[in-house]
Amino acid sequence: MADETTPVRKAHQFDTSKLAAYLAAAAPSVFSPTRDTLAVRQFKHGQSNPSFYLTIAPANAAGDTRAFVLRKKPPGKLLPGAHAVDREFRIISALHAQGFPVPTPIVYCADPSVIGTEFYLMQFVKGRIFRDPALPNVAPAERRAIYSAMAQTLAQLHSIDWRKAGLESFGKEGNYYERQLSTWSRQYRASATEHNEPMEKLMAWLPEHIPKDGAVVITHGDFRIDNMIFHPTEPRVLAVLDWELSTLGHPLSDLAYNAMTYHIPLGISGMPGLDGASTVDEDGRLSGGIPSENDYTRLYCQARRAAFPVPQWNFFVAFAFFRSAAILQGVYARSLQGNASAENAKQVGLGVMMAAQKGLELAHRAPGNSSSNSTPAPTTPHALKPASSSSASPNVFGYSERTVLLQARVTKFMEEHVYPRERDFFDFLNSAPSRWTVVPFMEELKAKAKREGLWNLFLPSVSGLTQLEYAPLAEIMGRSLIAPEVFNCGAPDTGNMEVLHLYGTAEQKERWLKPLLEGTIRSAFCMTEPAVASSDATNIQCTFRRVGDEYEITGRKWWSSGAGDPRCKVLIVMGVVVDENHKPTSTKAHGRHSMIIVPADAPGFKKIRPLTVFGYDDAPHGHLEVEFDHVRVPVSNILLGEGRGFEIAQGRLGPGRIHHCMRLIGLAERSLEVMLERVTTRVAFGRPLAHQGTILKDIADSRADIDTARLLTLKAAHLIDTRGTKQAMKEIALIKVVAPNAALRVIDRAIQAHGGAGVSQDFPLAHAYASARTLRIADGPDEVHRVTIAKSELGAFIRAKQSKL
Ligand SMILES: Cc1cc2nc3c(=O)[nH]c(=O)nc-3n(C[C@H](O)[C@H](O)[C@H](O)COP(=O)(O)OP(=O)(O)OC[C@H]3O[C@@H](n4cnc5c(N)ncnc54)[C@H](O)[C@@H]3O)c2cc1C
Repeated sequence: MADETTPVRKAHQFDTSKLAAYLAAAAPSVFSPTRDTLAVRQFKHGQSNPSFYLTIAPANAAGDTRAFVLRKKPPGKLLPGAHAVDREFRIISALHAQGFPVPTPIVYCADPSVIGTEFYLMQFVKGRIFRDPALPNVAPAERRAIYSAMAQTLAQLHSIDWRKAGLESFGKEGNYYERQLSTWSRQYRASATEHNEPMEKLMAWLPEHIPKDGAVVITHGDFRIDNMIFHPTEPRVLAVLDWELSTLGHPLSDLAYNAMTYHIPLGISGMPGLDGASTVDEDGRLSGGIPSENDYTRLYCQARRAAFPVPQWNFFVAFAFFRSAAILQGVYARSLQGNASAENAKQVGLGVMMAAQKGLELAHRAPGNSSSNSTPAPTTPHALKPASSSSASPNVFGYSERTVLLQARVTKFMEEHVYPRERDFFDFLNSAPSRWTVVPFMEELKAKAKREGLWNLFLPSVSGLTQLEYAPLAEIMGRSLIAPEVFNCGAPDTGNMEVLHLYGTAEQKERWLKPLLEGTIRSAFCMTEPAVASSDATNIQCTFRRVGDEYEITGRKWWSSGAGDPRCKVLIVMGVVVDENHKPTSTKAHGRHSMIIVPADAPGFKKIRPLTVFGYDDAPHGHLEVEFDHVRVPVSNILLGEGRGFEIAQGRLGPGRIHHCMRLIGLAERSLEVMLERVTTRVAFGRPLAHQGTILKDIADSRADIDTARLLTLKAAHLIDTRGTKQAMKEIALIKVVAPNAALRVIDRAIQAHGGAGVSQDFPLAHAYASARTLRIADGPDEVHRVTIAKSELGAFIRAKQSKL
């Protein structure tokens, strides 16, 4: 017990001799001053009503020490109706009489003169309390049994005839959700500190969707696994604790509140959840024995003989999140006024946002959704296994809770919607009359990702995420070649949106940025030219000649990624502004070039041919050779101004390169997983490949490669966030060299471990390799970035040397 209790905190101390005297009179069988001694400690885990651990031992050491729990109101001025320990004692007494597992009630004292406030005493129940719903130190078989016992216990509570139990006046009957909505909306508004859009939407949605069913049962109000004491060795509930919020209400309010845990990500401190542990086996159980949400609600419904699947299940869980958000908002507002640490207050504030967002997500799912829809079994039509959430960028640096939450949500989305469609995507294109066509289900997936708020996460001004926060999300998206588009986070659109966002006029933004952000059009970026070494962009020759209030664009480009997509409606083109004699208007190497917006339907724009990368055409987006044959656009299409092309290129490429690198790390991580699967199941020379020393070395080297690349990439992201892109140029160049090379080594080892299969179309490794290989060239070849790194090192060295002279 020592680790659960602490000496009584100063603010909660009371006169134990007065307590002893009271108990001697009111509960003589429990305490006798001539026979016993009394010791008091306080429980660390504070519910809002402070709880104390009482041990009563025979003074002469003959006989057993008995343990009790005392619950009292907190000291100080309290809100009327709050901390009603008399209600707690009443409900525990009534339930105990019905044989429901609660601690045996001993005595209730209404007299505040004894220990300062009302209190009650109950027996201490010895057993296990699980603080983490993932049950980390429990065997898988027992985990299921524990969840089953929890569902049975809740069903037992809800099956009690509350009238017979003498609880008619314990709460109001009927209209439970109407009343709750009105109370919590009022409380929320009274404590709101800022506008919370998801909460507003949720508050508008819930009253419109209240289910007709008006069942009334005894509700616990805070039914969570850590409010239960389980038998020390058996999966059996010995007691349900903390009845402070109990009342008469709707049975599904408790079940849905309990099921919120399935929607809260794993690993959030203070709010542990199960989301992200959602690898479901063929029986619909989460890996590790814990039943899925669907399975768990079924266990409850079976025990209550209630309808399953639960109609309008999402309403109930959405409401539970709404209520939690409203409660947390109150705590948040108080923590801002009080002396809670800034970090604590921030965490609670994030909790409000997360709860509201989760609630809204559930509300947005199709009306009438049942729990059977909430955790579909994954399908793995591709040769690759779905992502293991454990391999997502590990939280070594303490990512923000928002990032952790988004990591879990993006991973879940990938597992449920993206990996299962990868093969369909390529099959569709292989059998379509033209490969330059839209894959229809991509638009559905995009709409789904948008609805779930997993959209445009790359753009800080839209998502509110820093580069460091976005980096681990890009990594997850990078695991699949088709994923970035689904989340509207794919190149070259991301870079082009950055450019329009940073440098576009209001009109340019309205016409092009808006539909790009909406995902209704796509774009291309045209810098590289076949005729010149474009790694040195000062060589770019395409010309922009001013003719009246238009520019005439003439030039040939290639590797214009995305230009093959029928949805590509706009191109950002780099060129040199020339006068009527076709002479550059500026002679400055880095001041001659400009960028201009060209609509893809402008007369004179021609698609010459798609290029292939090791035979892959990357349809339907492609990498095209294109021609601008005296294309005319209005002068207002120039971006930022004549001669400012390099300025724009720098602004565009910094974050873009980080995103490429993070996606590559995801691709490498997934390739390593594929390799691990292969080498543990394929036998050569009498033993699995994994037993060969060279394979072990390859695995170790791959892990080292991935982790090194990730750490450097996160460092670059952090520097962009804290010092700006310009100050992070060396680190950006560094990762642009390290990440593609590391990913290539990892993919190459995975290919080698697969033998012939590795280079075939049966595994995605060959395609992954081809894709990663281009990133040693695209966005600047390795050599150019090495020059940047080396010059920076030399510069720093020389400056340091000079400063010592
Ligand atoms: C799949 C793919 C997609 C692409 N997408 C786009 C796109 O959307 N838009 C776009 O504009 N471009 C795109 N590119 C083009 C890419 O950015 C260029 O290929 C790259 O910048 C190199 O230019 P280059 O091909 O003209 O090579 P060159 O400039 O001819 O260079 C050839 C080689 O010379 C070497 N080299 C160059 N400079 C140095 C140096 N200082 N020291 C030592 N060696 C050096 C390097 O090994 C380099 O690879 C893409 C390329 C690929 C492969």
